[in-house]
Amino acid sequence: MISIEHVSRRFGDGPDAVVALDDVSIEVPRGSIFGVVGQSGAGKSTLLRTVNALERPDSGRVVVDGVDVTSLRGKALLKERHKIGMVFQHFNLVGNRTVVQNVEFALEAVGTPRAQRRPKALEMLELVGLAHRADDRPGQLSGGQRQRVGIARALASGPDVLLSDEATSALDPETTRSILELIQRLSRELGLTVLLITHEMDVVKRICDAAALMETGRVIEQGSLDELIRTPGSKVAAELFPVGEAHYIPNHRIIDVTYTGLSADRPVIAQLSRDLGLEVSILGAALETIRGHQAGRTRLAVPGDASVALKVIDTLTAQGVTAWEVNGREVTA
Ligand SMILES: Nc1ncnc2c1ncn2[C@@H]1O[C@H](COP(=O)(O)OP(=O)(O)OP(=O)(O)O)[C@@H](O)[C@H]1O
Repeated sequence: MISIEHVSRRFGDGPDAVVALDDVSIEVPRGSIFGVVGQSGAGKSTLLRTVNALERPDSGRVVVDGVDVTSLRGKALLKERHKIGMVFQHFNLVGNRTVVQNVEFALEAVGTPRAQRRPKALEMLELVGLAHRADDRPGQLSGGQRQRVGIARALASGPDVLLSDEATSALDPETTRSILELIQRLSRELGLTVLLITHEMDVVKRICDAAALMETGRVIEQGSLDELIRTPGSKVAAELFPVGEAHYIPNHRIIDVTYTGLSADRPVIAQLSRDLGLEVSILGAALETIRGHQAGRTRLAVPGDASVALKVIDTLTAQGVTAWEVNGREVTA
């Protein structure tokens, strides 16, 4: 488990100071995958570096599997770092060494006896499906294969926690999918706790159990994906389900309806029109498979006033879906 508790970090002083982390608290349960998203400069990398103690917070602390990493120094810190694997966007492999030697380096760093290094490194490569390329050099591999080596190296010391810094950002969509599937499989098989930072919502959608959105050093939203999807006004949900702008339509109310799990298969909108005798217009809809389950959002316009909107929301809620009114934005021609 990773527990980030009220962590703040500022760079510089005076008017030029940058608050990279501002009272950030995040909890990642053991064995789960947590995604941190946000624009460039939001503080994501600083947060990740704080978790493996490459960066020290000005205040707050980070506890990894019961150990306060922020208070560690010297040998104790090095030892703790071995329990934290790290995967990088640009793989960070040594070009003039073979694939297996790259993994062996990680084992050497944690003091694995020489005789045990090669068999262990090959075992790691087997885990990521690359044992047959052990004697190639990284330059002979595709980007996806290089990242598999990066993952094998990160896992060589037997960590409980894997930190991923934009691990798929340099990869094409198909390779991204296979790397995400690998991370997910390893998390399940090895009980790894994964904290990943990304600017791609697709990554969150595919493998994360929960996510946080950061803006200028602060966490402005966080929760399980299900919670976020059902939260009115959630920016994460809006990016996962792009249904467009909520434009104001005279004499209509705009309502967002969110479906998760079983409700995604039911014709709730058709039933709504029938039950209330309303001419419901669909302004936008997005359906996604989130962690293997269908989920979706539909933006509706219903004719009438606030009392009609309430009735619609009540009717939808009674059917087990989440619905709320959206304030329409007036469109001027
Ligand atoms: N060592 C440093 N010295 C000064 N400022 C820093 C340092 N590291 C980060 N910052 C600043 O802190 C803020 C957060 O940076 P950080 O790299 O954590 O953001 P990020 O969300 O990871 O962005 P990106 O996606 O571009 O990597 C930025 O304004 C950055 O310029």
